Amino acid sequence: MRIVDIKEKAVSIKSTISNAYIDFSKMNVSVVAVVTDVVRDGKPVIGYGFNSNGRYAPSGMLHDRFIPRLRDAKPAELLNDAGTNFDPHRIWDVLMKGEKPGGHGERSVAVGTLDMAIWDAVAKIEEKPLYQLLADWYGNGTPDEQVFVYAAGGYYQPGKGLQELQDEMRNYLDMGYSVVKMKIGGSSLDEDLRRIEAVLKVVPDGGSLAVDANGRFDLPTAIDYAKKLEPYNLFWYEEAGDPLDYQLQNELANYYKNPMATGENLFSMQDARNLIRYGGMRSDRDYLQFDCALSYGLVEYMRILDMLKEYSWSPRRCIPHGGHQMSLNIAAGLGLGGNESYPGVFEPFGGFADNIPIEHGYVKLPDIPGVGFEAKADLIELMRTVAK
Ligand SMILES: O=C([O-])CC(=O)C(=O)O
Ligand SMILES: [Mg+2]
Repeated sequence: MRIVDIKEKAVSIKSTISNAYIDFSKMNVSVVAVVTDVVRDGKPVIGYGFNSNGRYAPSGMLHDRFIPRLRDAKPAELLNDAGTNFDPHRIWDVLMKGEKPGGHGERSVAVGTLDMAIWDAVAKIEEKPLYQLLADWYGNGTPDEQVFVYAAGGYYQPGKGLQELQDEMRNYLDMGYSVVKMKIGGSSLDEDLRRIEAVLKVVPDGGSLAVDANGRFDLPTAIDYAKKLEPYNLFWYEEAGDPLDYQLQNELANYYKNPMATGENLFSMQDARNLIRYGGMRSDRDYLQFDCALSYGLVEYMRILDMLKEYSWSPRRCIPHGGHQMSLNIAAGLGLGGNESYPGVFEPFGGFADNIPIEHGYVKLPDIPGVGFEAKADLIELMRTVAK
């Protein structure tokens, strides 16, 4: 059993949307295809992965370091003891050979992309959906039947006024979502409050709306927003300040009693642990958004879950960033609290299986081997062009 080819291609997901920090006019993602010599259903098993969104395609690192390490490894270094499947944990060690600790930069994105493809292949070789495999290997064998998902959007966009913002949010509710998310911090506090109040007119209540500042605020601004936001009793107040400013997050908790969320830009167990140690996050109400695709993959994400357990955090407090099917599988298989979804943006990478509707804010997963990419027609069509 061996890997016979590894392909990578950068694919554009550019659009006219902006959050408080960046626009997406040049955004792209890496898609990888890991081709194996294992045959299932008469065809070679191919594992696919992509790097979520928000970080650019790590093509250079993949081609210079990580793909060659995988290619040059002896087949036995990549397999489980019995030689019956690839071992994602051993593959992780091969990928990280020669990498010093700390300063996680964006190599974590390159590793996370390959890790996704490896897990997809491993589950396909086992002929199981990944969520079932995770529940079998690491849980009690019974995955969650459905996963809470919320619709992330509400971006700033040229020509988009309050009416268009309301229409967008109404559309998400019509699709079956119960919680929607919008951007803040890209305009003045007064303007953002007008935007929030416009959305509150079309959603059932504050608990149906989350806001995301994308790390834009300094402490005084984060507190000004907190004071205005608190009476709305929102679903959460996300990434108020710089992701690495644990003290800011900690101070903010003194001014905001409702749920906060952060973590999408922390890319390692060690960074996540610093948030838990020093960030003032409250395990009874706050949410953690670490995204495995950006942060060394599921192998590292399991280290994060182990760390959380040590600090008495439930995995149910985790609702990962990224809106991808990989985290959806982890959520169902390892019992997370939910997953992000981008029904309208980052196509064809946003959204889940075709033909599985969102109902009352929950989605079910397709019963096919692997991550489930084959159940999303536009995505798998693109992925297959990378494998060729
Ligand atoms: O705008 C982005 O980069 C995406 C983001 O923060 C989110 O989905 O929470
Ligand atoms: Mg965010």
